[in-house]
Amino acid sequence: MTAQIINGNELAKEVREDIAARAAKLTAAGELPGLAVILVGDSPASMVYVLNKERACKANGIRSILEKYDADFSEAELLERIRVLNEDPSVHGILVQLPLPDHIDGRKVIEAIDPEKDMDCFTVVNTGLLMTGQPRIKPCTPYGVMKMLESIDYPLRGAHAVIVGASNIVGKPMSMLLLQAGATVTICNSKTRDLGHHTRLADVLIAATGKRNIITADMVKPGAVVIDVGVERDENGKLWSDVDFPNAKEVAGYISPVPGGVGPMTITMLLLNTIEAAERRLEAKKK
Ligand SMILES: Nc1nc(=O)c2c([nH]1)NC[C@@H]1CN(c3ccc(C(=O)N[C@@H](CCC(=O)O)C(=O)O)cc3)C=[N+]21
Repeated sequence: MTAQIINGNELAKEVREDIAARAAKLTAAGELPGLAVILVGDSPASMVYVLNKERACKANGIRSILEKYDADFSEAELLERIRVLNEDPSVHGILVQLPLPDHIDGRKVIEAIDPEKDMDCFTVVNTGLLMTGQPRIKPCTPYGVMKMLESIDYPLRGAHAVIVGASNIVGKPMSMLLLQAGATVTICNSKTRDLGHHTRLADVLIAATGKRNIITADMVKPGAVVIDVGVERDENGKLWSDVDFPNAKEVAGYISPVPGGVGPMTITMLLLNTIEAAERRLEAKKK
């Protein structure tokens, strides 16, 4: 049997309707939602993602402020830009596109962002709130994956979720959201012995390594839900991901494609986080 496809584009469209309606309401109330995206350097992949984000903002009534700097932009200059955006009341969210050039301390830059405006949920404060079960902002990619699981009404309570990849951006925060939903969670990393042994136990398999086709069909439990987070465009413009989709889809029960899976949902959750930050600001003003 062939798996049911979890269509991220379709789902993103649905969520964006709600976002656009809330953006219009905020604007009418005098709180035009604004997102600042900072890009340092000119890696073509980063440029594509950043332009996608800008396009999605504009299409849904969110003001997008794109700040683009050369690769030799200094750490001090970047910290100063973040300070200015932190103070700017017309900006509700700040995203610093990663990776940053080597001469910049990424951790220092992330921590400079006002946690209220940390749309990625990367700061230590927001990570701590997430880990203690009181998230204020949810990390975009894991949040998008949760929406995808919700869209198929998957019963996570008691299910075994296996995450491959333990990054701060996806794997670790993903594990927190799944735990909070009642799943039993295994996190595998690059040193895991016999990876297939673990992935074959997964009712829900989340692949987030950035290693091309690391998840082959024989590593998938029949009927499992497979979510492919890895996405990478090579020198020739070919798109790669973590899951060997053509073969895995013959074993899985549900599977997310690349493109059109997690990617559009990540951007959508970034917009939703911006809307929620603007709504919190409006509420605070009323008090
Ligand atoms: N501070 C920060 N936050 C991020 O969220 C962040 C980041 N830095 N750095 C880079 C990664 C990557 N990322 C993607 C978002 C959407 C697609 C996406 O929409 N992909 C399309 C395909 C894109 C294509 O055709 O190349 C899809 O999957 O359908 C991909 C990748 C967010 N990132």
